[in-house]
Amino acid sequence: MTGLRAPEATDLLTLHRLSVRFRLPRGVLVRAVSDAVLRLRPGRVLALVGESGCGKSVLASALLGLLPGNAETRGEALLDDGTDLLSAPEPVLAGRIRGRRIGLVPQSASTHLTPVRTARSQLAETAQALRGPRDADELARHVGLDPADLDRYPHELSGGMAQRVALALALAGDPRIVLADEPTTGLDRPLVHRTVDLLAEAANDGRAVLLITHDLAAARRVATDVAVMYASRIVEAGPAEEVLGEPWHPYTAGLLAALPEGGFEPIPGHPPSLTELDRLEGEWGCVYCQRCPDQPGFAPCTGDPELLNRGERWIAAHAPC
Ligand SMILES: Nc1ncnc2c1ncn2[C@@H]1O[C@H](COP(=O)(O)OP(=O)(O)OP(=O)(O)O)[C@@H](O)[C@H]1O
Ligand code: NI
Repeated sequence: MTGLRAPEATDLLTLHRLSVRFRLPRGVLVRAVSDAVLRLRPGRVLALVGESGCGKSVLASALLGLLPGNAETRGEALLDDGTDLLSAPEPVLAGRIRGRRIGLVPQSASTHLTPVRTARSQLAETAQALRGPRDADELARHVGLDPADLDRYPHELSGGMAQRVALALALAGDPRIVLADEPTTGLDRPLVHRTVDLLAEAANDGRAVLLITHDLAAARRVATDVAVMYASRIVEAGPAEEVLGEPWHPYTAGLLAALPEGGFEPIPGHPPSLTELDRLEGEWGCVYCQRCPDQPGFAPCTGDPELLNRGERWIAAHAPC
């Protein structure tokens, strides 16, 4: 990697064309993340949305240095101090980054906790190991949990309590950045709301939150910004209200149409295999082309360069279908 570029003053994390691919036997390559550009900023919740298998979790793993050995990365993921998460050595990631600069809220709070120990002992141990500024009781109060509930074992916690403990664990090292990868999977609607509201509160405290989800309703509730991912690419990004209110990309429009209020109209077809993307982009110019409805009003189909980048909003460049 060449010299570090100075990130913008307000960005806590800046992705410059982050790409991840996996090398499989017999020369097969899986393109899981292609040229991702994102900025995480204090006080903001960025929702990364897209169908299963499009590369969201791989992107998060790359930021935490948790990719498997067959992964190859390109691009940069720069913290505000110039550290590139893609090239930082493991001792730096383990000692300074994970938990301390970047906290992770796991997918399933209850299975993340050790069943044979109380929430208090796990939280206290983590807070101590990370040398965070708050003790277990303070962390509990910080996430709206009665400290007395910390004396429960994981199976004695309600779903809502377990989520709060998981967030308290993620915040134990006082990270400025919080990554939450599908933190609401399998939860009922009220608990989904409570969980994402906690993430919004973490952002209100000045943290930057990346919320990975396929739940567009949850994203709409708390996200200040949205990035839409399809077949390894971020196809559209910008302020949540604008992207979800008036999508530019037909894929975003398709996702919204699949919501109950959009009429439950699923997008026909399936995303392409991630081993086929080079060929498809070569042939079609755009990996969404095969599923794209014939709607010439959409920006990517007209190839209108005016729409490619306007203020905070942008859409991936496409060849006209
Ligand atoms: N070690 C690996 N080797 C090869 N391919 C992998 C590896 N890890 C992940 N992949 C592939 O990368 C792609 C992206 O996976 P990822 O888990 O990021 O999807 P996702 O968007 O998080 O989906 P979901 O919403 O289901 O969690 C998938 O096709 C997956 O099979
Ligand atoms: Ni995932």
